[in-house]
Amino acid sequence: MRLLAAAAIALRELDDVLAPLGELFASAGHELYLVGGSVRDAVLGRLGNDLDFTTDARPEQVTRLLKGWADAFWDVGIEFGTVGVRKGEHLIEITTFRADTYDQVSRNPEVTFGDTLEDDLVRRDFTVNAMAVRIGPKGAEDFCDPLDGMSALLAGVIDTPATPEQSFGDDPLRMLRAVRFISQLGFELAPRVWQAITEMNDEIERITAERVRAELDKLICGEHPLEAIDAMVETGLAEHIMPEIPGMKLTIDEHHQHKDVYQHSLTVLKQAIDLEDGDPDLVLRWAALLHDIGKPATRRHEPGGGVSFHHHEVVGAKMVRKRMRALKYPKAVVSDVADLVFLHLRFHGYGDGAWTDSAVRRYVNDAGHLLDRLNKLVRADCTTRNKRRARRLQQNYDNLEKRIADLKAKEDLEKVRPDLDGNAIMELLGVPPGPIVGQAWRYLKELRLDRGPLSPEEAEQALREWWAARPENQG
Ligand SMILES: Nc1ncnc2c1ncn2[C@@H]1O[C@H](COP(=O)(O)OP(=O)(O)OP(=O)(O)O)[C@@H](O)[C@H]1O
Repeated sequence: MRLLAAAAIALRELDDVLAPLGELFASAGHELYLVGGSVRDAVLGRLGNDLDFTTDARPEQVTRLLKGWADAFWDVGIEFGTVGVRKGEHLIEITTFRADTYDQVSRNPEVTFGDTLEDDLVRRDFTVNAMAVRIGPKGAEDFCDPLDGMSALLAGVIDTPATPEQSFGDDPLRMLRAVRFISQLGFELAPRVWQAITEMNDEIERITAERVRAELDKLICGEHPLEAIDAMVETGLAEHIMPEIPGMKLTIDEHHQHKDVYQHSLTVLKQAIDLEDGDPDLVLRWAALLHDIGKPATRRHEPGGGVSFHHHEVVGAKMVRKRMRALKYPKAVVSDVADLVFLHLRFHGYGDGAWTDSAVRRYVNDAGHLLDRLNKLVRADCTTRNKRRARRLQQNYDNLEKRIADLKAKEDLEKVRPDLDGNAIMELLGVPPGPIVGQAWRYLKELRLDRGPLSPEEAEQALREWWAARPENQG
């Protein structure tokens, strides 16, 4: 069993933290187990610094045991039976055996504790998350797997300890967790799990937006988000979480390149992921998946027989704002994703490669801090099978990025400001603070975007001409 061997090696490397912890609990007469995602990830060779444990000791006893040993300590989860500590680089959470469901936030703040490890494991969400390793004075000592999570792990299957209907009835969030593990682990749902989600997906509406969002974040940032999104759509779960995603299935794109806008969006998501520099980029991934959600609502059949989606970027950005706000995403994430959706057609507005200095300045200025992501999004948004067209678009992207780099070498493209500030404008025109100053400022900024940096004399001259041409200053 190679996987188990991998786990044994991973755990041996943790001996210097596991053994002293095991010693502490054993000498106080308590059991301690590494459990849940930590055991699963150790077997898969992907264990990080977060370690989850379970114990028969009550939270106050755990607190007493750990206080002198840990480098830092927090007890925000204590009413749910969890005590958290940091030891060196490890973030450790120790939870007392559970004898109720894990639906902590929305329905069940009263936690009841269990007496045995088995009580705890059988209440966990999936069998792959219900394995434990007994920790004693020598570190990892024994592997406990009463629900045969190892077979499910080896087969790559997400299944529930009890029947899925019972499990999802206790905590409907588990339906979304199941799909999120497809993304993180590349596993499949057991047929009975798939079936149960198909039948009970509307129950997810009982769950708070915060819990849903936490799972969605992990889903979209996993290694296999396309498969997970597809499972969410095909089981009907997406209809209750983000109906805009299945909504894209109804609409064929204008070039008839794809079965539907939904398939195109999944491809764009995949291509955007391929362009990431390192860590998963939540904002880029959402923007790639949602960039065309305005299409179904804006589809028009044109008299000549074609289809158009005018202003779908405007409608799409609005839809993104509404949905992501409802899911309680932080303001900055909502506005970044919506802005990218709004800007995703900017690139095409400039025709085939005719990037004037003014067009480059405007593109960079409008993208602001999203420039790098916008470049990736527009590059990813090319899914044509017409090789010549794809090559031409590719050259156009390369050309744009080169033009941006060239112009950046000459001007401070990041912070395009008018060549005169508010004070200089007031002095020159002899006006007090007021709306006129704002109008003059915007005029000069437009001029700056069109023509690049102006000398002070040129800027003053331009401002005087603008002022003289105003109706109230004529005659
Ligand atoms: N809603 C739930 N129902 C039942 N068990 C749960 C539930 N949420 C968490 N668990 C249990 O607690 C463990 C830790 O949960 P957590 O959400 O941190 O996921 P994880 O498996 O550790 O994955 P990750 O660390 O990638 O989020 C799970 O492995 C599972 O055993």
